Amino acid sequence: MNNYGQWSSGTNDDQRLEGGYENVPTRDIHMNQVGLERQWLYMLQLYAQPIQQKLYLGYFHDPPHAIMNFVVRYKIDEQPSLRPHHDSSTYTINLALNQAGEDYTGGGVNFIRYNCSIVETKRGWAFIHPGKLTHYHEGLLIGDGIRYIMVSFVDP
Ligand SMILES: O=C(O)CCC(=O)C(=O)O
Ligand SMILES: [Fe+2]
Repeated sequence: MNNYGQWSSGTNDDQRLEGGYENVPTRDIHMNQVGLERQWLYMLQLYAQPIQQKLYLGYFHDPPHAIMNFVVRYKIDEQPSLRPHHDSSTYTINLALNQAGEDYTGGGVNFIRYNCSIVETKRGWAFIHPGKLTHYHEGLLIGDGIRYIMVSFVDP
């Protein structure tokens, strides 16, 4: 079993942090384009993996890795919304990079089957949702300003 197997068995943060992100192997992730590959994998292991293990039974052996990461920019005369779709991920992390109500109006994401919208997100806050099959969703129409989010498609 590698380091990550040990990390997933309930060790404390100090043990997990040993070596920090410098020890994280790089693979299957595109954050290297902005020089944040190890940091993002490390974040996934430290924060996303415990949530993943709690929410999605059976996904507990390997550290999570991202199959795709990207920033989405919503702007009324550029990309004002995003049509309904499934993500190609097992689960998706959606991270607000700026502040609803201050940097832009409108926007957010709507999970169509559940009639559930997540709006007025705070900068730095993130949520997780299943990518395939169940959580058909759309990016809601922006009003004024520019909305930035980071999206990470994760396959555990
Ligand atoms: O606007 C959002 O928060 C949703 C973005 C999204 O669904 C995607 O990029 O796949
Ligand atoms: Fe999506």
